[in-house]
Amino acid sequence: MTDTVDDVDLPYDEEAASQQDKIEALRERLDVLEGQNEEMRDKLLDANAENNKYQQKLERLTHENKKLKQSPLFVATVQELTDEGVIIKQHGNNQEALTEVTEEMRSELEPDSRVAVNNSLSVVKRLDKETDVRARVMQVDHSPDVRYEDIGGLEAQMQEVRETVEMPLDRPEMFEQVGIEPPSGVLLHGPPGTGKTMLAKAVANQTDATFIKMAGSELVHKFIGEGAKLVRDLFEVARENEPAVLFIDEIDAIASKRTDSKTSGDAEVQRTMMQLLSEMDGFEERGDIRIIAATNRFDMLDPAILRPGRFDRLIEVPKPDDAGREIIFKIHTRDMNVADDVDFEALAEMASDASGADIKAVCTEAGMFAIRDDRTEIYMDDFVSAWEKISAETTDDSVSRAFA
Ligand SMILES: Nc1ncnc2c1ncn2[C@@H]1O[C@H](COP(=O)(O)OP(=O)(O)OP(=O)(O)O)[C@@H](O)[C@H]1O
Repeated sequence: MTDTVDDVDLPYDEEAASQQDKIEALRERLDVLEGQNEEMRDKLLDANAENNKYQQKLERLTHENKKLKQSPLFVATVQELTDEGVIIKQHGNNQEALTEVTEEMRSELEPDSRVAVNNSLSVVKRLDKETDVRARVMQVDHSPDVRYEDIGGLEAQMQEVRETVEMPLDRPEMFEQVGIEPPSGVLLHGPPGTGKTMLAKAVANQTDATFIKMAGSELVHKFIGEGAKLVRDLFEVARENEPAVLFIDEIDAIASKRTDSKTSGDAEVQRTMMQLLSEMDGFEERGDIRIIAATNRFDMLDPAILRPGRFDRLIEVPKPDDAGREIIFKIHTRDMNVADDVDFEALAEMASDASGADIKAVCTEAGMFAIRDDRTEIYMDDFVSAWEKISAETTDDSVSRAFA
């Protein structure tokens, strides 16, 4: 607390001291105060310097923390909990390491726990059980509900898929008798939402095969070190569920042209792709499993994946033409209460450049317009308004993507 002038004890006797004594005493007091002031200023400077040091340390740690959060994590398995720390074995390279963990983390771990570790092999978190990961990234559908009649405008593609996937599953003896190997893998390529997944599901449905789907991006972007193992798991699940159609969506995520960068992420993608190729090369033991892959980025694919014996049947799945769009409109309005004034040919012409998925969205939105208007019948105007809405949204979307 600062003293005010009134509170200050005077360093002399007001009544007895001479003027000279008073001046002397005040000067002495001033000297003392100046000394104290100097001392306080030094302390303040020291404190400021200390504060700066802590501030810098804080910034460094914040930066470090951010970097740790951004850098990829590796997957490892706990081998043993010892007094010195935890012994972990990294997936992918199988290297063992001893790492220290906090008491709190230690209490969560036990031998065989799967953990995520950072670049310096510190355990960042405990992961779910492997089976949970499998379930999250693989979609296993024993009876997919898509039929060929549900797909519009892709007659030629459907024919080719049937020949290459359905025939070897349904009549393998034909291939044996003729003496040729059925195509190993089929690659569907084309813009998003054009029916690639539908084709794969329909062929699985037709052949009573289990439909197993996995997205390439899930294989490599979750935790580094898992990709190759997930590919092995994927084929194992397929073998357990024969006959099976294995659908690998977004294959470009694991089979892009090689880049020169040598980051651990790239090495992981390479490992995952090599595993996929080696599973495909062991085709004879594959049995009743057909592989269909899909991509929107055909231009990005590594030619290694397209070599004979791998994805050697390429099927382009383009956006539908006028006639295709008309059929798709009819398919998606099959169960809708559509008014007589709805002209499908005109709708197909209006929705030029729409994909099958866009058309599906227009039909649902047209139904919503009717509901908002408290009607159960859908008019031509509802479809027109729906198209305007959906096409504006898709344009906004592509504009924001282009500027992202
Ligand atoms: N040719 C089509 N005929 C009928 N409906 C279609 C067609 N194409 C797409 N659709 C509709 O769009 C939805 C999405 O299609 P699908 O998932 O097959 O597209 P995709 O080509 O696999 O897309 P992506 O590349 O984005 O995975 C389907 O469930 C269906 O409702």
